[in-house]
Amino acid sequence: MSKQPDTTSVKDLELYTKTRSTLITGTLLPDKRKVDIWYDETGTIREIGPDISHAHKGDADIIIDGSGTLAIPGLYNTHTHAAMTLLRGYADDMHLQQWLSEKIWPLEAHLTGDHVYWGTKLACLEMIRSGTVAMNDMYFFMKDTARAVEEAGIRAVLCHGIITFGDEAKLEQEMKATEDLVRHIRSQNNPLIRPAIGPHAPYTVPPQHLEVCAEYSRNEDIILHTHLAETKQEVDDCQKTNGMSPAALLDKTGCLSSRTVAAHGCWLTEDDCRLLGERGAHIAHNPVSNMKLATGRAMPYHHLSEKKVNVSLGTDGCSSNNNLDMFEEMKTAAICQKFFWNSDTLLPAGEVLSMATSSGARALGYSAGEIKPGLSADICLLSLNHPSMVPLHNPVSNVAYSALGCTVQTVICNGKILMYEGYIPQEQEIITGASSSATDLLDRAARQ
Ligand SMILES: O=c1[nH]cnc2c1ncn2[C@@H]1O[C@H](CO)[C@@H](O)[C@H]1O
Ligand SMILES: [Zn+2]
Repeated sequence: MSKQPDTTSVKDLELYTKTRSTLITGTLLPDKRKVDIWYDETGTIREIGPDISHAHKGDADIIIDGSGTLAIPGLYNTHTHAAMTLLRGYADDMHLQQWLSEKIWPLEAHLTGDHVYWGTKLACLEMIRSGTVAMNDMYFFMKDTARAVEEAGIRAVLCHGIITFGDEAKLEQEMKATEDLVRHIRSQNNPLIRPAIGPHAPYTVPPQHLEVCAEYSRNEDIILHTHLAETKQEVDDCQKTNGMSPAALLDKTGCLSSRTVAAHGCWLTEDDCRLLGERGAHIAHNPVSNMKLATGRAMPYHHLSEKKVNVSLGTDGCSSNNNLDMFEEMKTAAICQKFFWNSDTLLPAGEVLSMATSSGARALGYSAGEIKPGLSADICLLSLNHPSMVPLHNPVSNVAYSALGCTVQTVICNGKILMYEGYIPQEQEIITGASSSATDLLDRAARQ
């Protein structure tokens, strides 16, 4: 029997429990077509069209009134350290290396699985609220991350951030953590959550250890998530020590392939871009983090797109951003490219929206990222009644340049409703739990 969600009091918790056959009526697509969208109980979009509701009203368990909304694909955050929400505002306005080694790493030494669980719960809440349905996450205590993600209902590629500084015992320990995570995630059988391997960066993991990571990624057929060419110092040091650029070093150690998602790429040369293109590697662009940490150069989008490199978008962690709003990230990406490369036509609105959706899904290997029959129903409904969406000369322009996360009203991931008309179950509990967890982390650090 068809069920109309209770739009006045959002107490209908049954809505949020699982994927059910759903009909969204009268929503607008970015190309301004007014359509109904029908997806089945597996979360696969079956039909999109004007007025298909007559044909499918009987098939749908849930009907969502989409009038007054714009439907866009759910957003993909392809580089983050989710639990760093707990470090939001803890250390700002610093030089990157100093920020990491003097403030962030010392505090992270006190992290427990419980902190990571609550930090990730908060991150997922913030992401869902702002229309994000998937993340590519690198951090510690990743089994706790997996538990938080599973509860939130989003997609995630998860890796343990490997930092060895050349220490063999440390490598053994980090590989064990990785293997343990891979085994754990596979045993959970959640098709939305996948394991990856995460050598942190060429400056924290030396070439012989990068080789071990590359081999593991190849053997297990999993994503290799890393940081690449973020600062000039990293590139200069790499040239001095290894006689080649960090991208060339990744390639030499077998780390560059179509399974690679490398964050930043600010200081990539044209040759590096060509190499990435040849290997089919993906770059996750994080303009807010790059500008805040003054990396000094914007990722060369023009060279990357010319060399056919897939570029997706990410926020990075909340201590270098300091939020997880992908709308803010889209706008920043589009304007940062124009400003830095002095080109007013570079990275137009449509491309930045694809970067945040289909390119992200491609980088992470999910068959989603577009609202299209046969693909997973990862859908955000934005309110057209928000000032930033009025007037609607060009919906794509509004999404890229004027909307913020707060225009998102309803979020669906793999057919499951995660937020309905602004309501997310247990939101207050998550906020309370995460803020006491952040206090506990700082208390522990102060006691030492
Ligand atoms: O912008 C960044 N550059 C380099 N490392 C970072 C950045 N943001 C966070 N981390 C660090 O990466 C590790 C992930 O496991 C963490 O230590 C986190 O603090
Ligand atoms: Zn990062």
